[in-house]
Amino acid sequence: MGNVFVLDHPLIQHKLTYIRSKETGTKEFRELVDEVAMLMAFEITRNLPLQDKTIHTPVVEAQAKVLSGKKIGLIPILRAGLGMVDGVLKLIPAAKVGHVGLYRDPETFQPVEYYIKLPSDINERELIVIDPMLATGGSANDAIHSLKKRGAENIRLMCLIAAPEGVEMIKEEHPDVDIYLGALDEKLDEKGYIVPGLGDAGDRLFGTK
Ligand SMILES: O=P(O)(O)OC[C@H]1O[C@H](OP(=O)(O)OP(=O)(O)O)[C@H](O)[C@@H]1O
Ligand SMILES: O=c1cc[nH]c(=O)[nH]1
Ligand SMILES: [Mg+2]
Repeated sequence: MGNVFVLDHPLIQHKLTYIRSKETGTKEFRELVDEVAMLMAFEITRNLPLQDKTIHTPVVEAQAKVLSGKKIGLIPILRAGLGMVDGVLKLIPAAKVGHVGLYRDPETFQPVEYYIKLPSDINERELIVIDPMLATGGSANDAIHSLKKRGAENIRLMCLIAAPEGVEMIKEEHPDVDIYLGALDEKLDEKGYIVPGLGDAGDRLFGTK
């Protein structure tokens, strides 16, 4: 079964509080999402493999460590996932980025896929699917199925805020996928919004309604 990690670092929790607040405007919201994405990437990359490297310090020859060059792919779910990409790229600048365009039908809550463009070697990459919100789980579930259908084998999911319903769906449908969250909230309301949540992530990032 996939693991669920709630990254409760104080800096992440502090910034999430301001992301949630309805007093926070578009500019600050974007900046905070970018910062939290970077902090989450720091935690998510904790287990990246290292290899030995011989170097010369000004004093002696020494055995040191460098990243072993594992190939990584970031897969933001459009639109809202875009708000987290730059933050993650600050720590993993060589990652390739694929895009999955999905919106959730407001009546049925079913995901509708409208775009997909992926690196050609996704089967060799460790993929991180990125979306601020995991609500019913329909969008992330659909995106992960799309990636697997195209050969992806190694997938993790990273979200700012999740509802228990979304976590359950991913655990059931994709027991191989680890889930990294900034917070696990209480529930969904009748419109499928996460409670307490942050409202509509895409609208708050891009200033639409
Ligand atoms: O878990 P679910 O119930 O599927 O809901 C979560 C999805 O809803 C939001 O996207 P939205 O449909 O608002 O599209 P947008 O990013 O273009 O605003 C969010 O960014 C997720 O992709
Ligand atoms: O709370 C929610 C649920 C789905 N999508 C969002 O942007 N917010
Ligand atoms: Mg939206």
